[in-house]
Amino acid sequence: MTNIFSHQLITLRRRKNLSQNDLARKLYVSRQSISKWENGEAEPGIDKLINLSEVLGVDLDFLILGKEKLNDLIIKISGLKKAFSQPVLQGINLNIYGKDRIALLGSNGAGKSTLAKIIYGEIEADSGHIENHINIRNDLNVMTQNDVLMGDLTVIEHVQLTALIDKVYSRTFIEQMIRKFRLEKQKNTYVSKLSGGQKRRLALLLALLRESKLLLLDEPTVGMDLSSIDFFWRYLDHVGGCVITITHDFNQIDKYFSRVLLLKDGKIAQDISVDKIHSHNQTIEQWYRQYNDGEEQA
Ligand SMILES: Nc1ncnc2c1ncn2[C@@H]1O[C@H](COP(=O)(O)OP(=O)(O)OP(=O)(O)O)[C@@H](O)[C@H]1O
Repeated sequence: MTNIFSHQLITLRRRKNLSQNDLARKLYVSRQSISKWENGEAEPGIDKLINLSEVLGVDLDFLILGKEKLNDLIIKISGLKKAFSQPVLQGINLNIYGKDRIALLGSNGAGKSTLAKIIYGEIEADSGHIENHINIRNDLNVMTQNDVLMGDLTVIEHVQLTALIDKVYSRTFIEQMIRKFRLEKQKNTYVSKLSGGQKRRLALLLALLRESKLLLLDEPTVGMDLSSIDFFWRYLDHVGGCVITITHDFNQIDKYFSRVLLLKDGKIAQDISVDKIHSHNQTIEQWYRQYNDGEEQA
């Protein structure tokens, strides 16, 4: 149990904005005990586990095993249509589950960003229905293609502001994230002065500050150098919940996704598990070239 429990404890404590001391006080234990539980050096007894689940507001199962009906349906999309001057989405039907790692593929202009924008509520569909089983405001994190960064803040100010808005403010956590995303040297640089790749890294950092049940990433690695791209995919592997990534970066996605969707002619033309693609001895890129036949390759 130790690894999952330790991870859950750290995550849930942060989500509640509690320090180790705060939690220790609530449970009538020492801060060192909390630290040992979080480091996997000791485990609490059953009475403390029950107290913990009450204080953290989660089921015992979820606290110990990390199982929160994770594979439940989180979004059901039916008959979704959207046109601008031309039809773009022409009847999207799609079920999204809590543990999915989805690569959303398709040619330029296929409508991937449009579908993402409808899911996170930036634009409305013309018709069709979206059944949300998550709270789009609290449980959805987005990193969009457009630069939504505020150029007249410094990197650290931007992270602090977003952490405050997301209610995950902690000085140590912010420093840690800036270090992890290799933006230490740029900490006091104005965002407007960052390079394109550094801006992408900052945008990703901001999207990952708070936990989410659904993380939507629209071409996250565009403009990143190779080491940032490596870092990005590895980091993504440790993010909890469902992740939907729009990407043309085929180099690494075989390792990090469980499901691939191909958007073509306004519909989900293919919906397949990565295991199935691999069982045919294909990479996702080979599969994509086969099924997106004749279309412009990205
Ligand atoms: N706000 C808008 N007004 C008019 N047309 C739009 C708008 N947004 C998107 N479109 C059009 O809808 C189509 C789909 O665009 P979308 O950005 O969803 O494609 P995409 O699959 O994300 O493409 P890419 O891979 O190039 O990012 C395109 O033809 C685009 O020009």
